[in-house]
Amino acid sequence: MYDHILMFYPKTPLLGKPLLEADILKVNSDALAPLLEWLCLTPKVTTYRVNTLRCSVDAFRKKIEEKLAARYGVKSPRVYCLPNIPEMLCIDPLDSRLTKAHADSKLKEIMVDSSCGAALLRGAHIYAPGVLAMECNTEREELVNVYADLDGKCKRGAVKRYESPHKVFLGTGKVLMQRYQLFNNADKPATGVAVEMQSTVSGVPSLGDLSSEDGLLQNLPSIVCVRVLDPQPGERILDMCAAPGNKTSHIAELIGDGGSVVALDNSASRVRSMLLKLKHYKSITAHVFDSTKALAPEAPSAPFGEFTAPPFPCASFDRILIDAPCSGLGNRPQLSCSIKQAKVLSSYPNIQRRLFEQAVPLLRPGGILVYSTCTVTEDECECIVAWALKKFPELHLTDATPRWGGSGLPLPGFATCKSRLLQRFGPTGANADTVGFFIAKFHKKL
Ligand SMILES: C[S@@+](CC[C@H](N)C(=O)[O-])C[C@H]1O[C@@H](n2cnc3c(N)ncnc32)[C@H](O)[C@@H]1O
Repeated sequence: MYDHILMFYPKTPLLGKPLLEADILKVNSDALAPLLEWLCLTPKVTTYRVNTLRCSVDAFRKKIEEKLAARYGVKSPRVYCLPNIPEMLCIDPLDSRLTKAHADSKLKEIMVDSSCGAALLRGAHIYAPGVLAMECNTEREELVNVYADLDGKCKRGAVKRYESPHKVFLGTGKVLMQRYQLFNNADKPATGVAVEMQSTVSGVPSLGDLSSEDGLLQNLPSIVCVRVLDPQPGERILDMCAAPGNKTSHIAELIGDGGSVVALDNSASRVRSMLLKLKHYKSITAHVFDSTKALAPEAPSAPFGEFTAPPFPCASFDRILIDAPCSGLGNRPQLSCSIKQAKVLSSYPNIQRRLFEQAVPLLRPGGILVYSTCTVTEDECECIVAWALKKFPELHLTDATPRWGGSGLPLPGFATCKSRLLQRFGPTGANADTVGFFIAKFHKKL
Protein backbone atom coordinates (compact mmCIF):
# COMPACT_ATOMS: atom_id res chain seq x y z
CA MET A 1 0.00 0.00 0.00
CA TYR A 2 2.89 2.36 0.84
CA ASP A 3 5.36 1.00 -1.71
CA HIS A 4 5.63 4.47 -3.28
CA ILE A 5 7.45 5.68 -0.16
CA LEU A 6 11.01 4.93 -1.09
CA MET A 7 12.79 6.46 1.89
CA PHE A 8 12.80 5.34 5.53
CA TYR A 9 9.40 4.57 6.95
CA PRO A 10 9.18 2.63 10.24
CA LYS A 11 7.91 -0.95 10.30
CA THR A 12 7.41 -0.97 14.07
CA PRO A 13 6.57 1.75 16.59
CA LEU A 14 8.86 -0.07 19.04
CA LEU A 15 12.12 0.19 17.11
CA GLY A 16 14.92 -1.51 19.07
CA LYS A 17 12.57 -2.90 21.77
CA PRO A 18 11.99 -6.55 20.72
CA LEU A 19 11.06 -7.68 24.25
CA LEU A 20 8.27 -5.11 24.47
CA GLU A 21 7.09 -6.09 20.98
CA ALA A 22 6.86 -9.74 22.03
CA ASP A 23 4.63 -8.76 24.99
CA ILE A 24 1.93 -7.46 22.63
CA LEU A 25 0.98 -10.86 21.20
CA LYS A 26 2.36 -13.67 23.36
CA VAL A 27 0.07 -16.38 21.99
CA ASN A 28 -0.53 -15.20 18.41
CA SER A 29 3.11 -14.32 17.79
CA ASP A 30 2.79 -15.08 14.05
CA ALA A 31 0.48 -12.10 13.74
CA LEU A 32 2.95 -9.70 15.41
CA ALA A 33 5.04 -8.44 12.47
CA PRO A 34 2.04 -7.48 10.27
CA LEU A 35 0.38 -5.87 13.29
CA LEU A 36 3.44 -3.73 14.08
CA GLU A 37 3.79 -2.61 10.46
CA TRP A 38 0.07 -1.80 10.28
CA LEU A 39 0.34 0.33 13.44
CA CYS A 40 2.91 2.55 11.72
CA LEU A 41 0.60 3.28 8.78
CA THR A 42 -2.10 5.94 8.65
CA PRO A 43 -5.79 4.97 8.51
CA LYS A 44 -7.00 6.31 5.18
CA VAL A 45 -10.55 7.24 6.11
CA THR A 46 -11.41 10.18 8.38
CA THR A 47 -14.61 9.94 10.44
CA TYR A 48 -16.85 12.50 12.16
CA ARG A 49 -19.80 11.81 14.45
CA VAL A 50 -22.64 14.25 13.99
CA ASN A 51 -24.47 15.51 17.10
CA THR A 52 -27.92 14.68 15.84
CA LEU A 53 -29.52 16.57 18.75
CA ARG A 54 -28.25 19.80 17.16
CA CYS A 55 -27.61 19.22 13.48
CA SER A 56 -28.70 16.98 10.65
CA VAL A 57 -26.15 14.65 9.11
CA ASP A 58 -26.82 16.23 5.70
CA ALA A 59 -26.11 19.73 7.03
CA PHE A 60 -22.81 18.61 8.58
CA ARG A 61 -21.87 16.73 5.43
CA LYS A 62 -22.45 19.95 3.46
CA LYS A 63 -20.09 21.87 5.77
CA ILE A 64 -17.34 19.28 5.24
CA GLU A 65 -17.92 19.20 1.48
CA GLU A 66 -17.63 22.99 1.30
CA LYS A 67 -14.29 22.92 3.16
CA LEU A 68 -13.03 20.16 0.87
CA ALA A 69 -14.19 21.99 -2.26
CA ALA A 70 -12.48 25.21 -1.13
CA ARG A 71 -9.24 23.27 -0.68
CA TYR A 72 -9.28 20.65 -3.43
CA GLY A 73 -11.90 21.85 -5.95
CA VAL A 74 -13.11 19.16 -8.32
CA LYS A 75 -10.60 16.70 -6.89
CA SER A 76 -12.37 16.74 -3.51
CA PRO A 77 -12.74 13.28 -1.96
CA ARG A 78 -16.07 11.62 -1.27
CA VAL A 79 -18.00 12.19 1.98
CA TYR A 80 -20.48 9.40 2.83
CA CYS A 81 -22.38 7.47 5.51
CA LEU A 82 -22.09 3.78 6.41
CA PRO A 83 -25.00 1.44 7.04
CA ASN A 84 -25.94 0.88 10.72
CA ILE A 85 -24.24 4.07 11.93
CA PRO A 86 -26.22 6.91 10.33
CA GLU A 87 -24.69 9.58 12.60
CA MET A 88 -21.18 8.93 11.24
CA LEU A 89 -19.64 10.63 8.19
CA CYS A 90 -16.59 9.19 6.43
CA ILE A 91 -14.17 11.17 4.27
CA ASP A 92 -12.15 9.23 1.72
CA PRO A 93 -8.45 9.86 1.10
CA LEU A 94 -7.34 12.11 -1.75
CA ASP A 95 -6.74 10.93 -5.25
CA SER A 96 -3.23 9.42 -5.27
CA ARG A 97 -2.08 12.18 -7.67
CA LEU A 98 -2.57 14.68 -4.83
CA THR A 99 -0.49 12.76 -2.30
CA LYS A 100 3.13 13.66 -1.79
CA ALA A 101 5.40 10.64 -2.03
CA HIS A 102 8.81 12.31 -2.13
CA ALA A 103 10.63 15.22 -0.58
CA ASP A 104 11.46 18.04 -2.99
CA SER A 105 15.23 18.52 -2.88
CA LYS A 106 14.86 22.25 -3.62
CA LEU A 107 12.91 22.93 -0.41
CA LYS A 108 14.15 23.68 3.09
CA GLU A 109 13.18 21.33 5.93
CA ILE A 110 11.35 21.53 9.19
CA MET A 111 11.30 18.85 11.88
CA VAL A 112 8.36 17.86 14.06
CA ASP A 113 8.15 15.36 16.91
CA SER A 114 6.60 11.95 16.23
CA SER A 115 3.22 12.66 17.83
CA CYS A 116 2.81 15.87 15.82
CA GLY A 117 3.92 13.87 12.76
CA ALA A 118 1.23 11.28 13.41
CA ALA A 119 -1.43 13.99 13.70
CA LEU A 120 -0.48 15.65 10.44
CA LEU A 121 -0.59 12.32 8.62
CA ARG A 122 -4.23 12.16 9.76
CA GLY A 123 -5.05 15.60 8.37
CA ALA A 124 -3.92 18.07 11.04
CA HIS A 125 -1.87 21.20 10.42
CA ILE A 126 1.25 21.82 12.49
CA TYR A 127 0.76 23.90 15.63
CA ALA A 128 3.64 25.97 16.99
CA PRO A 129 4.57 23.66 19.90
CA GLY A 130 4.94 20.73 17.45
CA VAL A 131 7.76 22.38 15.45
CA LEU A 132 11.13 21.14 16.67
CA ALA A 133 13.41 22.81 14.17
CA MET A 134 13.25 25.11 11.18
CA GLU A 135 16.17 25.97 8.96
CA CYS A 136 17.61 29.49 9.04
CA ASN A 137 16.05 32.11 6.73
CA THR A 138 12.85 30.18 6.18
CA GLU A 139 10.32 32.79 5.06
CA ARG A 140 6.59 33.13 5.63
CA GLU A 141 4.55 31.46 2.84
CA GLU A 142 7.60 29.38 1.84
CA LEU A 143 6.96 25.70 1.04
CA VAL A 144 9.00 23.28 3.16
CA ASN A 145 9.56 19.53 3.44
CA VAL A 146 8.25 18.25 6.77
CA TYR A 147 10.06 15.43 8.57
CA ALA A 148 9.39 13.64 11.86
CA ASP A 149 12.18 12.96 14.33
CA LEU A 150 11.65 9.37 15.48
CA ASP A 151 14.72 9.23 17.72
CA GLY A 152 13.65 12.22 19.83
CA LYS A 153 17.18 13.60 19.45
CA CYS A 154 16.58 16.71 17.35
CA LYS A 155 17.16 19.80 19.52
CA ARG A 156 14.27 22.26 19.74
CA GLY A 157 15.12 25.41 17.81
CA ALA A 158 18.03 23.79 15.92
CA VAL A 159 19.15 25.99 13.01
CA LYS A 160 21.03 23.46 10.90
CA ARG A 161 19.33 20.74 8.90
CA TYR A 162 18.84 17.71 11.15
CA GLU A 163 20.44 14.54 9.79
CA SER A 164 19.43 11.09 11.06
CA PRO A 165 18.74 7.69 9.47
CA HIS A 166 15.47 7.69 11.41
CA LYS A 167 13.93 10.91 10.22
CA VAL A 168 10.88 10.25 8.12
CA PHE A 169 9.47 12.41 5.34
CA LEU A 170 5.79 13.23 5.91
CA GLY A 171 4.82 15.83 3.31
CA THR A 172 5.08 19.48 2.36
CA GLY A 173 3.64 22.48 4.15
CA LYS A 174 3.38 26.27 3.86
CA VAL A 175 5.13 28.21 6.62
CA LEU A 176 2.90 30.62 8.56
CA MET A 177 5.29 31.37 11.46
CA GLN A 178 8.99 32.07 11.27
CA ARG A 179 11.82 31.04 13.56
CA TYR A 180 11.73 34.21 15.65
CA GLN A 181 8.02 33.64 16.38
CA LEU A 182 8.51 29.98 17.24
CA PHE A 183 11.65 29.84 19.31
CA ASN A 184 12.59 33.31 20.60
CA ASN A 185 10.25 33.76 23.52
CA ALA A 186 10.62 31.04 26.18
CA ASP A 187 8.37 33.01 28.61
CA LYS A 188 5.45 33.04 26.22
CA PRO A 189 5.54 29.94 23.98
CA ALA A 190 4.00 30.50 20.54
CA THR A 191 0.50 29.16 19.82
CA GLY A 192 -1.55 28.69 16.65
CA VAL A 193 -0.90 27.05 13.29
CA ALA A 194 2.79 27.36 12.35
CA VAL A 195 2.75 25.32 9.13
CA GLU A 196 -0.29 24.62 7.00
CA MET A 197 0.09 21.18 5.42
CA GLN A 198 -0.35 21.11 1.64
CA SER A 199 0.08 17.40 0.98
CA THR A 200 1.23 14.36 2.92
CA VAL A 201 2.43 10.84 2.20
CA SER A 202 -0.76 9.43 3.74
CA GLY A 203 -3.18 11.08 1.30
CA VAL A 204 -5.57 12.02 4.12
CA PRO A 205 -6.99 15.49 3.33
CA SER A 206 -5.29 18.20 5.40
CA LEU A 207 -8.39 19.94 6.71
CA GLY A 208 -7.39 20.37 10.35
CA ASP A 209 -9.96 19.41 12.98
CA LEU A 210 -13.48 20.54 11.92
CA SER A 211 -15.02 19.50 15.26
CA SER A 212 -17.68 21.79 16.71
CA GLU A 213 -20.77 21.33 18.87
CA ASP A 214 -22.42 19.93 15.73
CA GLY A 215 -19.91 17.19 15.00
CA LEU A 216 -16.83 15.54 16.44
CA LEU A 217 -13.73 14.09 14.81
CA GLN A 218 -13.80 10.58 16.28
CA ASN A 219 -12.31 7.23 15.29
CA LEU A 220 -14.71 4.72 13.78
CA PRO A 221 -14.31 2.01 16.49
CA SER A 222 -15.16 4.52 19.24
CA ILE A 223 -18.40 5.28 17.42
CA VAL A 224 -19.09 1.57 16.87
CA CYS A 225 -18.42 0.93 20.58
CA VAL A 226 -21.38 3.06 21.72
CA ARG A 227 -23.57 1.50 19.02
CA VAL A 228 -22.61 -1.90 20.49
CA LEU A 229 -23.69 -0.66 23.95
CA ASP A 230 -27.00 0.23 22.26
CA PRO A 231 -28.33 2.64 24.93
CA GLN A 232 -32.12 3.12 25.03
CA PRO A 233 -34.19 6.19 25.99
CA GLY A 234 -35.12 6.28 29.68
CA GLU A 235 -32.30 3.94 30.77
CA ARG A 236 -29.75 4.45 33.56
CA ILE A 237 -26.31 4.19 32.03
CA LEU A 238 -22.89 4.26 33.70
CA ASP A 239 -19.78 5.34 31.80
CA MET A 240 -17.02 4.29 34.21
CA CYS A 241 -14.00 5.89 32.48
CA ALA A 242 -15.62 8.79 30.74
CA ALA A 243 -13.21 11.66 30.13
CA PRO A 244 -12.93 13.46 27.71
CA GLY A 245 -16.57 12.41 27.32
CA ASN A 246 -16.67 11.54 23.64
CA LYS A 247 -18.54 8.28 24.20
CA THR A 248 -20.64 9.85 26.99
CA SER A 249 -22.01 12.49 24.62
CA HIS A 250 -22.68 9.83 21.98
CA ILE A 251 -24.68 7.82 24.55
CA ALA A 252 -26.71 10.92 25.46
CA GLU A 253 -27.38 11.66 21.79
CA LEU A 254 -28.57 8.11 21.05
CA ILE A 255 -31.06 8.24 23.95
CA GLY A 256 -32.31 11.65 22.77
CA ASP A 257 -30.88 13.19 25.96
CA GLY A 258 -33.75 11.46 27.79
CA GLY A 259 -32.49 9.06 30.46
CA SER A 260 -29.66 9.24 32.93
CA VAL A 261 -26.00 8.96 31.98
CA VAL A 262 -23.55 8.94 34.89
CA ALA A 263 -20.00 9.75 33.80
CA LEU A 264 -17.14 8.93 36.20
CA ASP A 265 -13.44 9.60 35.81
CA ASN A 266 -10.73 9.79 38.42
CA SER A 267 -8.90 12.71 36.80
CA ALA A 268 -10.18 16.03 38.18
CA SER A 269 -8.75 18.12 35.35
CA ARG A 270 -10.21 15.83 32.69
CA VAL A 271 -13.64 15.89 34.38
CA ARG A 272 -13.48 19.73 34.53
CA SER A 273 -12.96 20.03 30.80
CA MET A 274 -15.52 17.28 30.15
CA LEU A 275 -18.12 19.17 32.19
CA LEU A 276 -17.54 22.31 30.13
CA LYS A 277 -17.92 20.36 26.91
CA LEU A 278 -21.03 18.45 28.02
CA LYS A 279 -22.88 21.25 29.80
CA HIS A 280 -25.72 21.32 27.25
CA TYR A 281 -26.73 17.68 27.83
CA LYS A 282 -29.54 17.33 30.38
CA SER A 283 -29.11 13.57 30.81
CA ILE A 284 -25.42 13.60 31.84
CA THR A 285 -24.05 14.01 35.37
CA ALA A 286 -20.29 13.76 35.83
CA HIS A 287 -18.21 13.08 38.95
CA VAL A 288 -14.52 12.94 39.75
CA PHE A 289 -14.45 9.45 41.18
CA ASP A 290 -12.28 6.34 41.23
CA SER A 291 -14.45 3.75 39.51
CA THR A 292 -12.63 0.91 41.23
CA LYS A 293 -14.65 2.08 44.26
CA ALA A 294 -17.93 2.85 42.47
CA LEU A 295 -19.88 0.11 44.27
CA ALA A 296 -21.40 0.58 47.73
CA PRO A 297 -21.95 -3.13 48.42
CA GLU A 298 -23.77 -2.62 51.71
CA ALA A 299 -26.12 0.12 50.49
CA PRO A 300 -29.75 -1.02 50.12
CA SER A 301 -30.93 -0.79 46.55
CA ALA A 302 -33.02 2.32 46.02
CA PRO A 303 -34.98 3.98 43.21
CA PHE A 304 -32.50 5.62 40.85
CA GLY A 305 -33.41 9.23 41.70
CA GLU A 306 -32.54 8.63 45.36
CA PHE A 307 -28.83 8.22 44.81
CA THR A 308 -27.24 11.05 42.97
CA ALA A 309 -23.53 10.48 43.50
CA PRO A 310 -21.16 7.51 43.67
CA PRO A 311 -20.70 5.01 45.23
CA PHE A 312 -23.87 3.31 44.01
CA PRO A 313 -25.86 0.31 45.33
CA CYS A 314 -25.87 -3.05 43.53
CA ALA A 315 -27.96 -3.37 40.35
CA SER A 316 -28.16 0.41 39.83
CA PHE A 317 -27.63 0.48 36.07
CA ASP A 318 -29.25 -0.90 32.92
CA ARG A 319 -26.06 -0.56 30.86
CA ILE A 320 -22.43 0.00 31.76
CA LEU A 321 -19.50 0.98 29.58
CA ILE A 322 -15.95 0.24 30.73
CA ASP A 323 -13.85 2.12 28.17
CA ALA A 324 -10.81 1.14 30.15
CA PRO A 325 -7.51 2.91 30.73
CA CYS A 326 -5.09 0.94 28.58
CA SER A 327 -1.71 0.96 26.88
CA GLY A 328 -3.20 2.85 23.90
CA LEU A 329 -1.20 0.79 21.42
CA GLY A 330 -4.02 0.85 18.86
CA ASN A 331 -3.27 4.44 17.98
CA ARG A 332 -2.37 4.83 14.26
CA PRO A 333 -0.10 5.93 12.81
CA GLN A 334 2.37 5.28 15.61
CA LEU A 335 5.72 6.44 14.34
CA SER A 336 7.37 5.80 17.68
CA CYS A 337 5.76 4.46 20.84
CA SER A 338 6.14 6.34 24.12
CA ILE A 339 5.95 3.17 26.26
CA LYS A 340 9.49 2.14 27.13
CA GLN A 341 9.11 -0.51 29.84
CA ALA A 342 7.34 -3.87 30.04
CA LYS A 343 6.10 -3.07 33.54
CA VAL A 344 4.02 -0.17 32.11
CA LEU A 345 2.31 -2.60 29.72
CA SER A 346 1.69 -5.17 32.43
CA SER A 347 0.12 -2.62 34.82
CA TYR A 348 -3.11 -2.23 32.83
CA PRO A 349 -4.81 -5.65 33.18
CA ASN A 350 -4.85 -5.18 36.95
CA ILE A 351 -6.93 -1.98 36.82
CA GLN A 352 -9.07 -3.41 34.01
CA ARG A 353 -9.98 -6.39 36.20
CA ARG A 354 -10.71 -4.11 39.17
CA LEU A 355 -13.10 -2.06 37.05
CA PHE A 356 -14.90 -5.26 36.01
CA GLU A 357 -15.23 -6.33 39.64
CA GLN A 358 -17.20 -3.14 40.34
CA ALA A 359 -19.18 -3.11 37.11
CA VAL A 360 -20.71 -6.59 37.35
CA PRO A 361 -22.56 -6.06 40.68
CA LEU A 362 -23.50 -2.50 39.62
CA LEU A 363 -25.32 -3.90 36.59
CA ARG A 364 -28.91 -5.05 37.04
CA PRO A 365 -29.73 -8.65 36.05
CA GLY A 366 -30.62 -8.57 32.36
CA GLY A 367 -28.39 -5.51 31.83
CA ILE A 368 -25.63 -4.99 29.26
CA LEU A 369 -21.93 -4.44 29.89
CA VAL A 370 -19.51 -3.32 27.17
CA TYR A 371 -15.75 -3.53 27.71
CA SER A 372 -13.49 -1.67 25.28
CA THR A 373 -9.87 -0.63 24.90
CA CYS A 374 -7.97 1.35 22.29
CA THR A 375 -5.16 -1.15 22.35
CA VAL A 376 -4.09 -4.39 20.67
CA THR A 377 -2.37 -6.46 23.38
CA GLU A 378 -3.85 -9.90 24.11
CA ASP A 379 -3.47 -9.30 27.85
CA GLU A 380 -5.77 -6.24 27.80
CA CYS A 381 -8.26 -7.61 25.26
CA GLU A 382 -9.10 -11.32 24.83
CA CYS A 383 -7.40 -12.36 28.12
CA ILE A 384 -9.57 -9.93 30.13
CA VAL A 385 -12.70 -11.37 28.50
CA ALA A 386 -11.60 -14.96 29.23
CA TRP A 387 -10.87 -13.99 32.86
CA ALA A 388 -14.25 -12.18 33.25
CA LEU A 389 -16.25 -15.13 31.90
CA LYS A 390 -14.54 -17.46 34.37
CA LYS A 391 -14.86 -15.11 37.33
CA PHE A 392 -18.48 -14.03 36.74
CA PRO A 393 -20.68 -16.98 35.71
CA GLU A 394 -23.59 -14.51 35.57
CA LEU A 395 -21.99 -12.88 32.48
CA HIS A 396 -22.86 -14.20 29.07
CA LEU A 397 -20.81 -13.08 26.05
CA THR A 398 -23.00 -11.75 23.23
CA ASP A 399 -22.33 -10.62 19.68
CA ALA A 400 -20.70 -7.17 19.58
CA THR A 401 -22.77 -5.76 16.73
CA PRO A 402 -22.87 -3.66 14.56
CA ARG A 403 -19.75 -5.31 13.26
CA TRP A 404 -17.02 -3.37 11.46
CA GLY A 405 -14.04 -5.04 13.14
CA GLY A 406 -12.78 -8.60 12.81
CA SER A 407 -13.06 -11.45 15.34
CA GLY A 408 -11.04 -11.66 18.53
CA LEU A 409 -7.72 -13.52 18.44
CA PRO A 410 -7.69 -17.20 19.45
CA LEU A 411 -6.52 -18.09 22.95
CA PRO A 412 -5.93 -21.60 24.34
CA GLY A 413 -9.06 -22.76 26.17
CA PHE A 414 -11.21 -19.98 24.71
CA ALA A 415 -13.70 -21.36 22.19
CA THR A 416 -13.58 -20.02 18.62
CA CYS A 417 -17.32 -19.43 18.74
CA LYS A 418 -16.66 -16.97 21.59
CA SER A 419 -13.77 -15.19 19.78
CA ARG A 420 -16.17 -14.61 16.90
CA LEU A 421 -18.47 -12.58 19.17
CA LEU A 422 -15.68 -10.09 19.93
CA GLN A 423 -14.65 -7.18 17.74
CA ARG A 424 -10.95 -6.58 17.22
CA PHE A 425 -9.87 -3.79 14.87
CA GLY A 426 -6.51 -4.85 13.47
CA PRO A 427 -4.76 -5.47 10.16
CA THR A 428 -6.99 -8.41 9.24
CA GLY A 429 -10.69 -9.13 9.28
CA ALA A 430 -11.96 -5.58 9.77
CA ASN A 431 -14.16 -3.85 7.22
CA ALA A 432 -12.61 -0.49 7.89
CA ASP A 433 -9.10 0.96 7.69
CA THR A 434 -9.02 2.51 11.13
CA VAL A 435 -7.18 2.48 14.48
CA GLY A 436 -6.61 -0.61 16.61
CA PHE A 437 -9.45 -1.20 19.08
CA PHE A 438 -11.22 -3.97 20.97
CA ILE A 439 -14.89 -4.38 21.97
CA ALA A 440 -16.63 -7.11 24.00
CA LYS A 441 -20.31 -7.16 24.94
CA PHE A 442 -21.80 -9.08 27.87
CA HIS A 443 -25.34 -9.73 29.01
CA LYS A 444 -25.93 -10.28 32.76
CA LYS A 445 -28.20 -13.28 33.21
CA LEU A 446 -31.58 -12.71 34.87
C1 LIG B 1 -9.61 5.49 27.34
S1 LIG B 1 -9.84 6.88 28.36
C2 LIG B 1 -11.57 7.13 28.23
C3 LIG B 1 -12.03 7.81 26.97
C4 LIG B 1 -13.49 8.17 27.01
N1 LIG B 1 -14.33 7.03 27.31
C5 LIG B 1 -13.95 8.78 25.70
O1 LIG B 1 -14.38 8.05 24.80
O2 LIG B 1 -13.89 10.00 25.56
C6 LIG B 1 -9.68 6.21 29.95
C7 LIG B 1 -10.04 7.15 31.06
O3 LIG B 1 -10.02 6.39 32.27
C8 LIG B 1 -9.72 7.27 33.31
N2 LIG B 1 -9.38 6.43 34.49
C9 LIG B 1 -8.23 5.78 34.75
N3 LIG B 1 -8.34 5.12 35.93
C10 LIG B 1 -9.60 5.36 36.40
C11 LIG B 1 -10.30 4.98 37.57
N4 LIG B 1 -9.75 4.20 38.50
N5 LIG B 1 -11.56 5.43 37.73
C12 LIG B 1 -12.14 6.22 36.79
N6 LIG B 1 -11.52 6.62 35.67
C13 LIG B 1 -10.26 6.19 35.48
C14 LIG B 1 -8.61 8.13 32.74
O4 LIG B 1 -8.52 9.34 33.45
C15 LIG B 1 -9.09 8.32 31.30
O5 LIG B 1 -9.78 9.52 31.18
